[in-house]
Amino acid sequence: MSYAVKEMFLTLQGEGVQAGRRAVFLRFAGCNLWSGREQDRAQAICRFCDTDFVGTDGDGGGKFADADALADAALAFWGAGDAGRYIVLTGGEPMLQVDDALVDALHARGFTIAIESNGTLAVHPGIDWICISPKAGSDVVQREGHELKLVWPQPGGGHSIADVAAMEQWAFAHHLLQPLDDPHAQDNARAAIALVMDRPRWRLTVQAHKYLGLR
Ligand SMILES: C[S@@+](CC[C@H](N)C(=O)[O-])C[C@H]1O[C@@H](n2cnc3c(N)ncnc32)[C@H](O)[C@@H]1O
Ligand SMILES: Nc1nc2[nH]cc(C(=O)O)c2c(=O)[nH]1
Ligand code: SF4
Ligand SMILES: [Mg+2]
Repeated sequence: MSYAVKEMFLTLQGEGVQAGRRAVFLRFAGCNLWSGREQDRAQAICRFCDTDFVGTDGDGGGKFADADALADAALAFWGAGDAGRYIVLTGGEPMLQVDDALVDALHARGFTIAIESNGTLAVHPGIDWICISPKAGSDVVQREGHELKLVWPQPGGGHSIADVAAMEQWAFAHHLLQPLDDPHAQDNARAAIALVMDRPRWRLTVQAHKYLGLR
């Protein structure tokens, strides 16, 4: 299979339990919850996306003919040294494109593979670290993994407290709340903090890369 990649870069994971970790980010093009076009945002299932995932024109992006070509490019971004190789598959929605061949090719190069997914498609069983970020109005089929990262609050009739309580029963090792990044970021952070104070099952995570000038 060929792969459509928006961009690839080396940075630190900014979010979640693995925050601070050196990581290659592989951002796939395309998502099943929004076209990525601004004129479609108001009608999309997911309306708060902070990411451009349209096309293959970003740094390190392109069409990759096969899994070996893509995994070789990822390894080139990691650079020298075989210790701690870590890659985050994101997008867009990575599970639209991740397959056996890519998982095998990345593992063959010594990568530990993490994924950031909206959970509407079952995550590939070979992935080593599963982060699911549910979106109100979508059907989350992937209800187990390492971290559940809920953006809070979700605008426009998004998740209710009853939804939050239901998610506490899902089989994740960590339950995280990530303040929505929009023009009301400070209010959103306060709302997320208040929810953690009410429901200590959850922990706050912030998008550290946005404060640190990282990608
Ligand atoms: C751009 S998404 C790509 C992966 C996948 N489609 C998903 O939604 O999980 C990466 C992460 O950014 C989060 N995110 C997107 N827009 C956000 C925003 N405006 N504020 C906070 N987090 C956001 C998503 O919920 C997800 O956890
Ligand atoms: N540094 C950094 N950390 C991230 N964690 C999740 C991201 C994503 O867009 O999936 C992301 C991102 O775009 N940059
Ligand atoms: S599901 Fe993920 S990539 Fe798709 S629009 Fe929402 S946040 Fe963006
Ligand atoms: Mg991001």
